[in-house]
Amino acid sequence: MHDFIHTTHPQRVVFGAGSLRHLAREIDALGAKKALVLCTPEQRPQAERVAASLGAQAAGLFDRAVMHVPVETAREARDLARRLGADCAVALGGGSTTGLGKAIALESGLPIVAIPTTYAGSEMTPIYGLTENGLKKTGKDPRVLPRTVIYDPELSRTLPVGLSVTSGINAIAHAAEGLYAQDSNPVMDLMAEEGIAALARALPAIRLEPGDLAARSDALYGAWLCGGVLGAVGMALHHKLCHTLGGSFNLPHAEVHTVVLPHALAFNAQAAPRAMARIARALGGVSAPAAVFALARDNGAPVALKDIGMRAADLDRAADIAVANPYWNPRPFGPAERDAIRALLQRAFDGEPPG
Ligand SMILES: NC(=O)C1=CN([C@@H]2O[C@H](COP(=O)(O)OP(=O)(O)OC[C@H]3O[C@@H](n4cnc5c(N)ncnc54)[C@H](OP(=O)(O)O)[C@@H]3O)[C@@H](O)[C@H]2O)C=CC1
Ligand SMILES: O=C(O)/C=C\C(=O)CC(=O)O
Repeated sequence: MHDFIHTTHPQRVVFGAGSLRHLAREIDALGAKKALVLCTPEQRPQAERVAASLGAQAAGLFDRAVMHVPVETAREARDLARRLGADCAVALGGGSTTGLGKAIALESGLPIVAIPTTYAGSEMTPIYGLTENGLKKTGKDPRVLPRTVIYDPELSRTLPVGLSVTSGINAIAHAAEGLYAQDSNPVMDLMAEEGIAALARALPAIRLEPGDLAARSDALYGAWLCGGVLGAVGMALHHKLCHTLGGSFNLPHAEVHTVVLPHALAFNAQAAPRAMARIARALGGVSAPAAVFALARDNGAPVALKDIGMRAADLDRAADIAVANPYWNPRPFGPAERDAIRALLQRAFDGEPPG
């Protein structure tokens, strides 16, 4: 028997190879006249081409997006937008650049057009993150939700294979946790399963041929669906562990998701059997944790925290932080489960298959 609440976010999605060409039209549709284009330093050449294509619709370019949105960077970008008279921002890049756009929108209310070039999914969520004095805080605010998202798979063809696989598994993690979220619903379940299946098809194909446009399109379609799930339902143990490891130990975002997901699913397996069955089916496997582990390993992604910068000496502290302030999870993980979480982290550290 169904019993749920679902909030639909007001967003426009333009999807398709070459859809970047519609950017000027989409800025017009927002009633905006001058866009500040945001990017990372490395993506500046691409962002310059985008700004040039906008002509007088481009107010300027800010190229200092970095992971986890330091407040100082957000302030600089916001000040620049004000000085230039920008009335919208175009975020061209991965979750870091989208996050910068969100930080601008949070205070200024400027509408954001997101053009994602990774599979992180931030463009579909009202979740923002800001880092101050080394501490990352996250929150939810409808103002930060990009008003328009342009998904152009052409742009992700240059995303290196390694990052494509880990970023794709970051997206899968959103959907996997969505399937056992406290506030999940049947529509999100459909999106989650379809999103996981699309990424499971796409990632091996991208590894074989990074420029395969059909596979890139499938991956971006999966990322859209998985991001939509994250935007609509709550996160659980897996995201908590990743935020702890990324936030307090500075581990790389997509890689940390890739290593931790099989272990978080194994921890939750008995408490969420229906979700596990759907994840396994979407991945074409028998066991959800084992299928995610195999997807990562077989496509050359890291499977051990020790290989992505974690120190063994920090595992105890990571377990303490994770259980001190737990998110809701189908199997509770407060201080009483500290030893089980510590054991989970040890397996992830060593790169063992999920228990
Ligand atoms: N609020 C939310 O809902 C969510 C937020 N996030 C946040 O987003 C951040 C992570 O996002 P993620 O996308 O993984 O990382 P980034 O946005 O940092 O992108 C990673 C790197 O990918 C490279 N890159 C991106 N696109 C391309 C491309 N098309 N071709 C070549 N290289 C490319 C860039 O590398 P280089 O610099 O070498 O060019 C970039 O620095 C984290 O801060 C995370 O917390 C993630 C998911 C959801
Ligand atoms: O940290 C944020 O910016 C907010 C959410 C996420 O990063 C989601 C994730 O862990 O991929």
